[in-house]
Amino acid sequence: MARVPRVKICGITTAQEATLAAEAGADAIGLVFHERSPRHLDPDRAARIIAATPAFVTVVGLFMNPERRQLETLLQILPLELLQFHGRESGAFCRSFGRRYIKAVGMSGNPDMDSIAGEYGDAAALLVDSHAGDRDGGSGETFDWSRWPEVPDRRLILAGGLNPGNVGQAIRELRPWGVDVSSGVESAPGRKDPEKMQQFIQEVHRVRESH
Ligand SMILES: O=C(O)c1ccccc1NCC(=O)[C@H](O)[C@H](O)COP(=O)(O)O
Repeated sequence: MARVPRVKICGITTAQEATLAAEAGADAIGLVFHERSPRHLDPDRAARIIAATPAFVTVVGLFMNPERRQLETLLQILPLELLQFHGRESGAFCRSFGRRYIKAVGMSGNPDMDSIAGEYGDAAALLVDSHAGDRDGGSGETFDWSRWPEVPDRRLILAGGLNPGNVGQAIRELRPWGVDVSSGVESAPGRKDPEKMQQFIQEVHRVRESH
């Protein structure tokens, strides 16, 4: 029987969205701390969302080239279980916070996956994202899936432009370890749509049933 990919719903902005994502079956939710994102959260709001998130749903904090001291301060007040880095952070920087981390890899350029796999050898996963245009995440655009990298022994999460209409095909073609979605389950930037979240997760599970 085919394994069901893990699902992360990213860019959660309210406690209600976190609850709905968990009820729909999300394995993880993402909280964005990049100030230029429409999904950006301040620490108080993030704390309310984390408090509403049930056990067995992982809370992931997203960062873009964060200042070390700011991130250290945030980690003293927020119980973020996984960190996700979307910028030019080195492997040494990512691992220096003593938390598990995910490193995002943008497919808008021509990433050298061998050297990335080496530099971020202890990452919990690599998130392969489109980074379309000048967006370092949350672009809502897919990349050319024929460029999906082969990285032996590494867990790869597919992101970028996924939605309930294309996630099934993506899983069948690429067999990612996990899928990550933000814009594709929104009614407007920064507003998650409960029905779209449900449909997305149902589609992920449908792939297993069809095998
Ligand atoms: O979501 C954002 O606004 C964002 C901004 C800057 C860096 C990362 C950001 N999001 C990261 C994510 O994990 C998204 O879920 C991922 O890029 C996919 O987004 P989408 O194409 O909208 O599904």
